[in-house]
Amino acid sequence: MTEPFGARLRRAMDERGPLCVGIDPHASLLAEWGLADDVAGLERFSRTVVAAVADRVAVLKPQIAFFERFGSRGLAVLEKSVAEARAAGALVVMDAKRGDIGSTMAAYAESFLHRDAPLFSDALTVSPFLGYGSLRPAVRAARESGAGLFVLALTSNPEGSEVQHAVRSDGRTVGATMLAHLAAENAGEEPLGSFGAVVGATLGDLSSYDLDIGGPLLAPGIGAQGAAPADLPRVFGTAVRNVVPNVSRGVLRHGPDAGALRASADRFAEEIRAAVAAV
Ligand SMILES: O=c1ccn([C@@H]2O[C@H](COP(=O)(O)O)[C@@H](O)[C@H]2O)c(=O)[nH]1
Repeated sequence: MTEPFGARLRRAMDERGPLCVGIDPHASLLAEWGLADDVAGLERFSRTVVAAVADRVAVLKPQIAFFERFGSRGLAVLEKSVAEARAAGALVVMDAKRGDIGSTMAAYAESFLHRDAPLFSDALTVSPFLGYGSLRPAVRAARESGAGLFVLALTSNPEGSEVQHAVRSDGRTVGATMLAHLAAENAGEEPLGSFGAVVGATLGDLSSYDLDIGGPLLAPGIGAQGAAPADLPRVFGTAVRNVVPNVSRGVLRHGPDAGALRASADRFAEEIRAAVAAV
């Protein structure tokens, strides 16, 4: 039986620090790296990032949209990058934000969470806005394969609040309801549950939310979106110890030199370590 994602993530965070580096091959970054906006450029970019940091960060998070742009050949590059990242010891969170109903959700789960799937990943981002219960097939698949989920709860973008801060008839916000579902999913799991939430590092003080869900909190928004490692304690309070801070463009803009990418990841990792240690 495979060790659950939450336990593997806890160990990786303890050994390597919690930083998650994104693999987001924006067209503008390909240009800045002197690469063509084609499949060869995509492959060079993605493999460079993996080679530079997969042996030192806990998590790599490819953003599937930037690979899908190139159709099946882009997805082939993604498959290779996932395999290389995992072989180097990083956990891979596939940022695909999948969300659908019933058998369609089950098919998405099969694509990313079944061990023999070409794009099998340690965890997958999913959208609960068709109702948390619609994610049940993904929860089941993750449990079966020892993978994890990161459920969008309080996203880093300003537009997210019109849905996520909306107050339900029971007085709870939609975001708080997602966090409560995840806390129930993780109940009794030690040292960390496998069902995480996406909670933006850009959101300011979140003390009105119960972030203690017994699972990880994936926190995008550091770097290009304006948040900094030093913000983490203010945003997350004591839950900061379960936070996986994501930086994509903030690291990637230092490429294509592998040493410069590594140095940038190391700087973010050190700033995060110092911020978390202060709590
Ligand atoms: O709430 C969310 C959920 C996901 N993301 C994704 O994270 C990265 C952030 O990239 P940066 O370059 O560090 O801004 C990107 O893939 C987003 O799709 C997010 O930003 N916010």
